Amino acid sequence: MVASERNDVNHETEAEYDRKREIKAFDDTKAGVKGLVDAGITEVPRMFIGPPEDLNASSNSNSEQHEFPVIDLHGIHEDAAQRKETVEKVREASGTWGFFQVINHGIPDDVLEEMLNGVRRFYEQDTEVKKPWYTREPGSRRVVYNSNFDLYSAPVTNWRDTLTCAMAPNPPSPEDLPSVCSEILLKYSEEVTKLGYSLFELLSEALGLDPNHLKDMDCAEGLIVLCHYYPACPQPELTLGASKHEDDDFLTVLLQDHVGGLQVLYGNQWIDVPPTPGALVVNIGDLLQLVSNDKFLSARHRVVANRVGPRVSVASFFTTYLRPSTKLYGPIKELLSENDPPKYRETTIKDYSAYFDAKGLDGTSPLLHYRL
Ligand SMILES: O=C(O)CCC(=O)C(=O)O
Ligand SMILES: [Fe+2]
Repeated sequence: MVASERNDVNHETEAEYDRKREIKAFDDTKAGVKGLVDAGITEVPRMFIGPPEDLNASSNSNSEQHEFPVIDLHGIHEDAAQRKETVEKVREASGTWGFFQVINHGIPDDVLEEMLNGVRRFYEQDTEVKKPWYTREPGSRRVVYNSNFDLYSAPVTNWRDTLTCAMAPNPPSPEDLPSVCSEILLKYSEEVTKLGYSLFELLSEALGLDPNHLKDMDCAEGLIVLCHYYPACPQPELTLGASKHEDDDFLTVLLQDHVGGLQVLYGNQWIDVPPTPGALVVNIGDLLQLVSNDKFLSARHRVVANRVGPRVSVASFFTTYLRPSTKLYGPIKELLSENDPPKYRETTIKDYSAYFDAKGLDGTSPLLHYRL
């Protein structure tokens, strides 16, 4: 679709506007949001324009300052006193913010840099080279490239394209992945998996459990790597890179570039998550909130669009939703008591994620559906 056709959509009257048709035409290009920007659009097409109440609550609208938690992982494997202190910080941050940044996490800077470069290389290829990866068939492939996983279900489309790679269990071979980033995807996934193990150990201890408890529940078994590309946007005040949502996994480790735009909801304010070089962002997902019986919170977050992009981020989701499983997850027995009864019913991971996917990012939490 060419730019002039898209801009025409903006000039249609309310009665003429056909969102389904606009979405389908966009999907058929298989070129994503980047394709629109490459075609030179100067206005945000209507399908991306969000309701004003979702757009205007900027992080600067409130004068109260909150310090986003930063946790130094240095020494956690060697120094028992240091570890105890770190576990305390993890407990505090996971129970209040549901988000924290980690430094000295063990993943070398050059691996982080190359991972971001690999994602840029993928998107900056010719559309024709990317098209064969473009699909929307559920569970059809371990590598899925498209724009907005919830394109047909969400009330509004986000200014974002995504390459989703299922990296564990059963790591792909390099030939299964796009060649411009296959090597770094495998390397980065290996490093993030190691970090994930350490984080699940700290989180288990923060719950007062044996360090292996969450790993033994297979929380670290599955890894889905989402490589996001947020093209520069001509009217960033009209749309979002990602609508407000919580993640449908146990835990997410997020690598973001220098552009910024990720915000977390804390005490009714959208707080910027600073794009600190070398740091990684960690957030609690819905499944960890569920099994921790609300001791940890899966915080609401969003990504604002930007004029200066592209912005690149890599979200590593610890979940096994691609694996057929009948294993049920509910609040951990050791955390329950007469005064602390289960707050959620049990679910399989597959059911939880299917419910999340069908709803799309519609502004409500799927956890409510499982609440007792
Ligand atoms: O790009 C980001 O900073 C966040 C992405 C995100 O929220 C997600 O993948 O769930
Ligand atoms: Fe997210």
